[in-house]
Amino acid sequence: MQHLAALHTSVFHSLEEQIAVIDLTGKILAVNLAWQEFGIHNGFSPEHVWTGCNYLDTLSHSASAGDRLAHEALQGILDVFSGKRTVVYLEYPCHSPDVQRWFTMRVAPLHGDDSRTLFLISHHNITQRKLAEEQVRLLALQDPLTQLANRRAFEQFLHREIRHSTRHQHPISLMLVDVDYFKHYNDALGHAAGDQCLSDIGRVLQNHARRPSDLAARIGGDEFALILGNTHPAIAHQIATSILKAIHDLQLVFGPSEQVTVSIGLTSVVPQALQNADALFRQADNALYQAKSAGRNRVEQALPTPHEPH
Ligand SMILES: Nc1nc2c(ncn2[C@@H]2O[C@H](COP(=O)(O)OP(=O)(O)OP(=O)(O)O)[C@@H](O)[C@H]2O)c(=O)[nH]1
Repeated sequence: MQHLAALHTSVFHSLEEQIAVIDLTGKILAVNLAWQEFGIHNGFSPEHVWTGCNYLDTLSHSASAGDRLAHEALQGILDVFSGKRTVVYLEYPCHSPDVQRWFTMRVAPLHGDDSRTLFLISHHNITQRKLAEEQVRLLALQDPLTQLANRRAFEQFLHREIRHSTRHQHPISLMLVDVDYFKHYNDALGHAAGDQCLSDIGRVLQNHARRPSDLAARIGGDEFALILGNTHPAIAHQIATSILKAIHDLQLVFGPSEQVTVSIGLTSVVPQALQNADALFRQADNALYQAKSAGRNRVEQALPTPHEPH
């Protein structure tokens, strides 16, 4: 029997989770080694005595100082105490200055305690899972060839920037950039060289998306877009001209005289309440069509309507 109790103690202290047992008043009755070690890493002295401290008081203190997660944790524990919920999980970030970390807190009655006066608090490090989820989320929004935003990310960003520009009555500019005669490039040099060309063009666009309100995206095979938040038409036109020149300077030559160029359709508006992304996109697409029809390797800017900035 003695032997089994010692074994349970060893297991308790060997667990990776940080575990504390508390009573109905919130008083800590026991903590395992992982709990103590986590305390030391977070500023508590190695001599700090956890047993006897009141976990609820600590949470209440943080909650009244405005810590939303402490408030949620406190509420969760009280719900388990009252039997309103049998178990509570709370996911929370706990970043240190140099490492990102996330944890789950679990609160449940202590197994075998029929009087329901003892409860188990456990904290489990879920950083690896969170980082993997973040990676998946990023991949779902990124074009694998150019590493630019993909069409889905472009649409999300455009909706958000339009809302922002509507609220602040700022002009937003949208540029559609389409490679000229790209089929000829592929036919002349092969698909792999074509991929490299798209990747080089993507880099040029990325270099022109300099502010948090800008986004460069690949939205189709050889079609790119640049969203420029809070950007007047004249500035957007300068940026488009600079892109045209930078792509020319790449000197991507195919055949004896042909060189990769792009056509750019540009529009700028101060969005009104009913302005939507589709309308803005259509304007830029019409301007792109004009640029293609007028001979390619040029910028065409959509004509301003009465609501648009001059
Ligand atoms: N290498 C490569 N080629 C692609 C990719 N996606 C689309 N393409 C090619 O891009 C070409 C686009 O051709 P079109 O839409 O006909 O246009 P274009 O030849 O660029 O002519 P204009 O746009 O009218 O100047 C097609 O030949 C596609 O096969 C890709 O990921 N890699």
